[in-house]
Amino acid sequence: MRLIQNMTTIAEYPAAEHSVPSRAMKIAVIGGSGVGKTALVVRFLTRRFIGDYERNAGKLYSREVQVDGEQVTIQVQDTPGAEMTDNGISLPDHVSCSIQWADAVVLVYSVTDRCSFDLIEQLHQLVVRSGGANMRPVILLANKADLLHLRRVDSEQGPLIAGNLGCSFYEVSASEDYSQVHGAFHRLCCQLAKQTPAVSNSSNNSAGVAMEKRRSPLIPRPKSPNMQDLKRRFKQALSAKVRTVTSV
Ligand SMILES: Nc1nc2c(ncn2[C@@H]2O[C@H](COP(=O)(O)OP(=O)(O)OP(=O)(O)O)[C@@H](O)[C@H]2O)c(=O)[nH]1
Repeated sequence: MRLIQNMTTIAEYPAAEHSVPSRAMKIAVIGGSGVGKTALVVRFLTRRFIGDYERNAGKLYSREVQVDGEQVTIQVQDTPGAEMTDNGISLPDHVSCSIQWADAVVLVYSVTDRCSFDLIEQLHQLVVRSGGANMRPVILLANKADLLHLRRVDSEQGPLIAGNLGCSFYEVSASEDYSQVHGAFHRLCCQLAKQTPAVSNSSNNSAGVAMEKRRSPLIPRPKSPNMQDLKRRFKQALSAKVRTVTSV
């Protein structure tokens, strides 16, 4: 991990009635399958490493923390793994939506998985394209640094590609080192905090809302399946009624 200077801590913030979170930060974690996305998110948010995970379908985690003395709500979207196919990259819809939704993105590959490294440039392109003129903060994590004997990506290659893409790079081990993982996410949160100055609580709202407004044209508003189902059933009922009336 790169040396982080003047690091301020993200501490869990005790929920208190008077302490309204001043903003929300939305972070999407994307990368190949099995690179440790869930392990990293869980490690960052709970300090714990849990060795066994189910293949994930994309969970959203939320936690109130302090960044540079300010209380914020961090939402971290874990996503299903992207795959490389003969026709290019295979990306679950969930990942595309998460990229559009996020204020910042964490790209992850595993040092033990060459294919996951090869995905990074394309994933980064997707992030850039979906952001339009707003370039969102992106960091690159090389995970599983503890598995030295299984390494398939040289340690120089990570910083090289990160330099080309213009993002910060951290080699980490979710299983071995909490502080590396925490440092990387924390740095990203600080970057985000600087980009969107806080609005005082007395204005009864947040820069998070401002961020939401700014990005709203990009975010597809997924229709609730229930509403769609209701509409379909309503149309069916209506056309059945029309048929009944015309046959009378
Ligand atoms: N040794 C080691 N194992 C890790 C590390 N991070 C994750 N793992 C293991 O790698 C496996 C996959 O981790 P996950 O966090 O489920 O990976 P994922 O990217 O969320 O996987 P998908 O949901 O399938 O995309 C699990 O068995 C983890 O225990 C690490 O830093 N070191």
